[in-house]
Amino acid sequence: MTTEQTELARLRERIDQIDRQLLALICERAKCAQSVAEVKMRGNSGQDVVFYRPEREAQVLRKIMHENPGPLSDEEVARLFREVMSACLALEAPLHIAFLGPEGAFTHAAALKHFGHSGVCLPHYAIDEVFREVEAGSAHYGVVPVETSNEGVISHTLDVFVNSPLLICGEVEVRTHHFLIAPEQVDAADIKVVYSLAQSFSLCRQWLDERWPGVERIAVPSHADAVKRASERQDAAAVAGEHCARLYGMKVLAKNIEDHPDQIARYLIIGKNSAPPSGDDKTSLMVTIRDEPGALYKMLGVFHRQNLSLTRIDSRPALSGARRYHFFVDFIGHKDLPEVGAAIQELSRDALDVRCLGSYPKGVL
Ligand SMILES: C=C(O[C@@H]1C=C(C(=O)O)C=C[C@H]1O)C(=O)O
Repeated sequence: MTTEQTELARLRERIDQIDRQLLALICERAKCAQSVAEVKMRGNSGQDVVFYRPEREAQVLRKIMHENPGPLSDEEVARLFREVMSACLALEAPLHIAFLGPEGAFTHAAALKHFGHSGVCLPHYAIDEVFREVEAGSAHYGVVPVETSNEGVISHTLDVFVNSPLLICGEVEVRTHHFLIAPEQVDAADIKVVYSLAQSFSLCRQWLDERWPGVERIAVPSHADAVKRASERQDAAAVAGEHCARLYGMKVLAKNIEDHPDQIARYLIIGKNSAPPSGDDKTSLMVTIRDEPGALYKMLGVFHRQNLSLTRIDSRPALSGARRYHFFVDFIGHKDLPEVGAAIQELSRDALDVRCLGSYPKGVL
């Protein structure tokens, strides 16, 4: 054996040893999670046990990222542990997650990023359908978009909250990278047509104009549709999200082709329960106020006095009754904090209605 071969054999033996240790530790962790499930069942006499603990999962991931010695990036180690937790939780009770489909959409990527691959993710074709599935108990949790790079705030999601009892128990952000992809057998030089969502074409317009000027662009209803259409031809490509490209095993012709990279979309996790404090949380309120001079100024004054930092504010006209607005306000802090309680109390004095839509851990990954 050459010295390199000896060195390689030695390193591989060490890797095998480590894998054996990792396997034993992962199995031990899984057994611990099973015991946690038993304790939770005993505590609730088996009734309505909530196995999934978003605040605990956020704490586990934050600790891992904080203690990560490298060389793997914080995001990479957290992603690995995300999957370990997902598998452990599936032993307690496999989660059913409804998301705004179709499969391959960015919302699907958000669901997998948040819950890992051991949950059962089911696509639905309208935002209110996702809410209905969770309300009816057919899914434990739902994932809906609230802000995307191409459409801004998703007002439909906000409108559905007005009449839904569901609460926000998490948030997740996804980088909306777009890939130019094609079926394996298609040669880049033969491409005459590109399929995608109209919004994705506008996000990648400059890039497509410069690199593929003569190629026809055909808008279809989803990235999955674009991939399907491209697969049926020998001269077509698709522009789709990174997750969609991987899901359908397409050949990647170019990565991150969006004109403004680092675009981020934000998704909400909805369920029947809010989350206890994780140490780094957000709260979402829906404040309904009369449309009169100074009303918004007064409302914002409350957050200023309580020293609460707002991260978003959106308004929607109330459908039931003129001259009323729902303000959707997100800020840093959990509803159990005294200053948040004081703000809610103070807001309730002037507003027509104040509803807490939930407190939840700030997105970790
Ligand atoms: C193990 C628990 O249950 C679930 C699984 C977790 C894990 O694998 O670390 C964390 C939180 C819960 O979603 C727990 O509550 O600690």
